[in-house]
Amino acid sequence: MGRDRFVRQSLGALYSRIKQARILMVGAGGIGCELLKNLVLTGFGEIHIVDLDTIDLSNLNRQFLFRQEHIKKSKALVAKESAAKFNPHIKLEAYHANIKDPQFNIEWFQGFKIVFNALDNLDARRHVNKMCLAADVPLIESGTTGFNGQVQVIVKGKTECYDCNTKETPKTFPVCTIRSTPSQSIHCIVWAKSYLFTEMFGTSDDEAPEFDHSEDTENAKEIENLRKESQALNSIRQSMGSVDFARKVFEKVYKDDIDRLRSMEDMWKTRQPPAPLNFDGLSKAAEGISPSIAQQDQTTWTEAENFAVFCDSLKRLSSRLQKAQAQDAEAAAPSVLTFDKDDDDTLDFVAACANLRSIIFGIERRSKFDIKQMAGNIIPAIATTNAMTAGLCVLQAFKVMREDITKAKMVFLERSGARVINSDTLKPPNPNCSVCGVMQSRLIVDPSRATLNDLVEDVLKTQLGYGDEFSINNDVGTLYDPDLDDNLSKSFVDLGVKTDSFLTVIDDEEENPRVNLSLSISEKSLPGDTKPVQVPGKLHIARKPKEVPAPTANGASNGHAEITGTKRKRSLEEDSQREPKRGKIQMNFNTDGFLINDVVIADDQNDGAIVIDDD
Ligand SMILES: Nc1ncnc2c1ncn2[C@@H]1O[C@H](COP(=O)(O)OP(=O)(O)OP(=O)(O)O)[C@@H](O)[C@H]1O
Ligand SMILES: [Zn+2]
Repeated sequence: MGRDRFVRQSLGALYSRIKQARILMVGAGGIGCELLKNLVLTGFGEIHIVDLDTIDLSNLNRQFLFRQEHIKKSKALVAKESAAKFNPHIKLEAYHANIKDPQFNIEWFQGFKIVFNALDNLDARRHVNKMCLAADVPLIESGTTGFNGQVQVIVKGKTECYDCNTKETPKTFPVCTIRSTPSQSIHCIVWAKSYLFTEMFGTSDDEAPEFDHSEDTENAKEIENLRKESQALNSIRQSMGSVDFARKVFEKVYKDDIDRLRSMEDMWKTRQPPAPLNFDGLSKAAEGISPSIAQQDQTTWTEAENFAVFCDSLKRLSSRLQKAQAQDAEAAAPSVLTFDKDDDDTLDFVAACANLRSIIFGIERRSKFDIKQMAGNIIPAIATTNAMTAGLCVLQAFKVMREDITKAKMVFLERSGARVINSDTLKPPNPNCSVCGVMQSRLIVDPSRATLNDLVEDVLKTQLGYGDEFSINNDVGTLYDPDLDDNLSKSFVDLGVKTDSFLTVIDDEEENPRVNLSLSISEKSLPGDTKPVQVPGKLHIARKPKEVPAPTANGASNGHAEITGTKRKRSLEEDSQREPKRGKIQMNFNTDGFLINDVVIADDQNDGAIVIDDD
């Protein structure tokens, strides 16, 4: 019996297409490990895996392709080796690299039938989205947070892309809340991590991403005071390693700064004023407390215990930084330390410092374990969510492989609602999306002679009919607009515009402007009697839509029409009354939304395919 008998039976005619498909998986972490196993067992013929990271101890609980002996090895390479054992007939290729590297250019992306994203950050997701749109390759995008998961199918020109909707940005806090008026543990944790730790051991950083400066103008005087405080702290840093270093730091941030804050009576009319701490008193109270208390990460340390961990971790970090700096006499920039939730020295310092500050402001103290979650922005990664999400990715890929995109869905995994798996119809592209609401083309450039003027005059104005009002932009900024013509005589090489980078042309005509034009650069030496900058083929650039319809009340965001009408979601009762159909898999859920059993009835008619009903 062949190892693929059941897969063949399940997939019917689709199986041979899957066997021939060459696919790409980006990210071999939580979702990636599960997904790779599914892809290999499904029988996808050739799978390429890209991941930039190495295996960490904390990955092992859920990234089951990795074992203890693989720690510090490349995720992509180990994932390939482990998964190859599941199905030796599959061709696997692994790259220990960043997907943003230039080797992974548009032509390389064009070599794949489908791309799967199993990433953990916005930046890489956006990049792959853009590359798949440029290469016109379908993308299955996925992500999980805790018990929630999501799978989105993205097909150029047919569905929304990853960037059609604005994404939530990480939470920020007004500087004054963090530095002067904290009211929650998270405020003290952000203070310890992004202010005190960086001032002491990192690059002094008023621009930490957690800080929101939008209210600065209202509090100009206080902001000025805070700057002075930072400068004073910085001069204390110069005495790092001295006997009284801990006292100096402590008295600065837990006594002097607090006394100053306390003296601003207006601030405390409606709030409890902060109470400074006493170094000598705490030194006495902490006598006999072993620094090993820091290993008790599930208990909430007492005030004296926090003090002991503060002194000990300050010593550990100081000696690390001084050792590093002693070695970098020749280096351009002095060594610094950065916070890492998995680095105990940095975490101990942040946990103790945050708790001492909480005590001052009458805020609840937290265990080191809790602080690790909050400081690392960690939402626990749950293996089951990853596994289910990876399964849903493959089910959606079948629809893409059948070239029946109208059946593909946006699928959600949720724990709070009555149903664990919910789906929504895919929406068509947002015409105003700055990524896919654009015309895409290649721009062939002869680097030996092409100038920006060649693009402006020969291609945009003469060939494509642009008027005078347009701009040319890249990642760095604007290269040309009617008021910025200094670059016209410069070559593409001088402007740093290289193969596989992008230029965006924005039409600024008031009347009926064209959609943005995204040009991906390909360098090529062109015959001397031809133009040095060319667009291949004929381009018809559409005009921008006139009006954006307002979002509708039923939640169809961006005012998009849907590819097909939205289906009303079936209620749980309706579901429970449905008979399991022959040849279908039906999942039954209890009222808490947990899967209680699944019924599989095999039907060998119709080329032996079992249709998986995930409507
Ligand atoms: N630009 C990129 N190029 C290639 N791989 C990337 C890129 N950005 C992220 N990744 C990979 O995507 C994977 C995402 O997996 P996951 O979300 O499980 O994160 P993790 O780092 O393994 O775990 P955790 O963040 O929970 O410690 C990681 O293995 C990461 O290395
Ligand atoms: Zn888009």
